[in-house]
Amino acid sequence: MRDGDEKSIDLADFDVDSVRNFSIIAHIDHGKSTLADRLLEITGVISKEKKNAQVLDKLPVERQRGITVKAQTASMFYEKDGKKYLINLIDTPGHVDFSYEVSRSLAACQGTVLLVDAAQGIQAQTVANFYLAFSQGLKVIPVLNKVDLPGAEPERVEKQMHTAFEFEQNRFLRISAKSGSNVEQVLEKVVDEIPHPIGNRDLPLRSLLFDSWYDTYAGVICLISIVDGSIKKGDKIMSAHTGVKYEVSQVGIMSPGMKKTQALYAGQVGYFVCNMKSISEAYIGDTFHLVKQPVSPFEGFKQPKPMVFAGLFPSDSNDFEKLQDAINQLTLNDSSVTVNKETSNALGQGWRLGFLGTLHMDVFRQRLEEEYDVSVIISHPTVPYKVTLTNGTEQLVKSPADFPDKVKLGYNIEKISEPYYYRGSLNSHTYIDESRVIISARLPSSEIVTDFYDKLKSHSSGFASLDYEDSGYETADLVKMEVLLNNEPVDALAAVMHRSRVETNGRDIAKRLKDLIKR
Ligand SMILES: Nc1nc2c(ncn2[C@@H]2O[C@H](COP(=O)(O)OP(=O)(O)OP(=O)(O)O)[C@@H](O)[C@H]2O)c(=O)[nH]1
Repeated sequence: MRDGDEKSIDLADFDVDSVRNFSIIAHIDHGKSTLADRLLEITGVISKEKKNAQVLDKLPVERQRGITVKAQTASMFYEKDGKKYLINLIDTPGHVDFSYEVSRSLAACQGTVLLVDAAQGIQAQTVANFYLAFSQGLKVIPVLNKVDLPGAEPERVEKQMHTAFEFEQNRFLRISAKSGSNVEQVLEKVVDEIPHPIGNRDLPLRSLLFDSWYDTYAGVICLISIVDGSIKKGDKIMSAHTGVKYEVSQVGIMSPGMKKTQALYAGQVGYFVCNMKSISEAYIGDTFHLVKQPVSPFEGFKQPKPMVFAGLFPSDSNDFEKLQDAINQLTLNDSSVTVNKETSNALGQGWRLGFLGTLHMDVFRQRLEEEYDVSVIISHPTVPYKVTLTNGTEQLVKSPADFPDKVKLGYNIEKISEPYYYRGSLNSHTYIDESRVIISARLPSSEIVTDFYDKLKSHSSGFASLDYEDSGYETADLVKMEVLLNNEPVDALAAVMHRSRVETNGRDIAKRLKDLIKR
């Protein structure tokens, strides 16, 4: 053992050609976490006794809702034809609100397993995730899951996959992640079909930071993919983005918890701990290199933009401090949430928070209430509107309270625009079999953050699924609707909306308030 640390694992024998880095992508509920558990069992990372424990999904809210919020990574060792492999599984979340996590995780992979429920067939996130992986040049292995279900129609789903993505038919792996049947073949395919990473451990360290989180005991943990060179305890490293220097105090792999290794080498994926104080210093997409040997940095990732804003207030104003602490704690591990103070005449002191989508918002609220035991009031979500004034200035309106007041400003509003979402090519529809169609359209995102998803689900009896991405801004006839109680405007009830909606929404609120408030 090189550094005298008896417990640390030696990965020196795993050269690039014996490493595979892959992820599993799937529509929500198609069985990604179940398959991950089976793979970890086969390779002995977790024991079979903890059946269905879904070790990679860690947050209580994830267990409850059966969704993955934070991507987790696990390394396993697997032997095939007498050769030992180090296989790194990079878990990705399934829901659209977290698609930025999918693309960052894919950057550390050379291939991916596209898992499709053999009863449900292709769904919106199957398509979205396939194109994410495909556009990053990754090898995609299609796998049909849940073939044990009585409603499974593997032939039909294979046909869909062939029509939608041009996969060759009759070559699909058919598995049951639940029973474990054919699951080992997934590992074999990963080894045989996914290309090994390309890199050279004799070059200076060039590593990509693709995830980070805060651990109460160890501090900031950075997950990295080593492209060239190696990293070990004691190395003096530097962030290409900030120029800040650090000293590495520990390196290792996630398997499934943190396991120290003597070093990490080119092609491998693992973590390092250093004297980084706050997670805000860990920029996803940043390049880390040795202080003395600068390298050309990676291109980096797009910073996720919040698309939904809501006011958050303590139900009991005495809880303000407690809630502030809870928000600080939660945002420590989720830098995609934006936080600004906000005061409401009805609800008192609070915050205006920005989220990636409404599920992201719900998960955040639920974690506040469950993990920190504070009860909160969250206002109706709004999207960021752009207001251009006649004096040329442009303003991003994240709250009805910020909506410019024509009279008070003394100058006019030139135009107001709202963000749009779309998916795929604009306004098209493609049939992938006689009963399934992909419809692409451009919609104002304000429609999607309200009840579009619920309506889509109920009109299609649960069969339709939805995915979206940012599609820029469009001018619209938007106004702020204020609600007056005893001739006084109540800020908590104000909302920005299309002019055509004011009458219906206004009457609706008035009708509900009539029953709620005493004369
Ligand atoms: N019958 C059957 N059920 C399965 C199989 N694989 C997974 N399931 C079930 O399908 C449900 C969803 O599985 P998960 O593994 O949580 O799905 P997921 O894709 O990880 O979900 P997200 O993390 O939310 O994206 C669970 O109830 C599983 O027990 C299978 O092969 N057969």
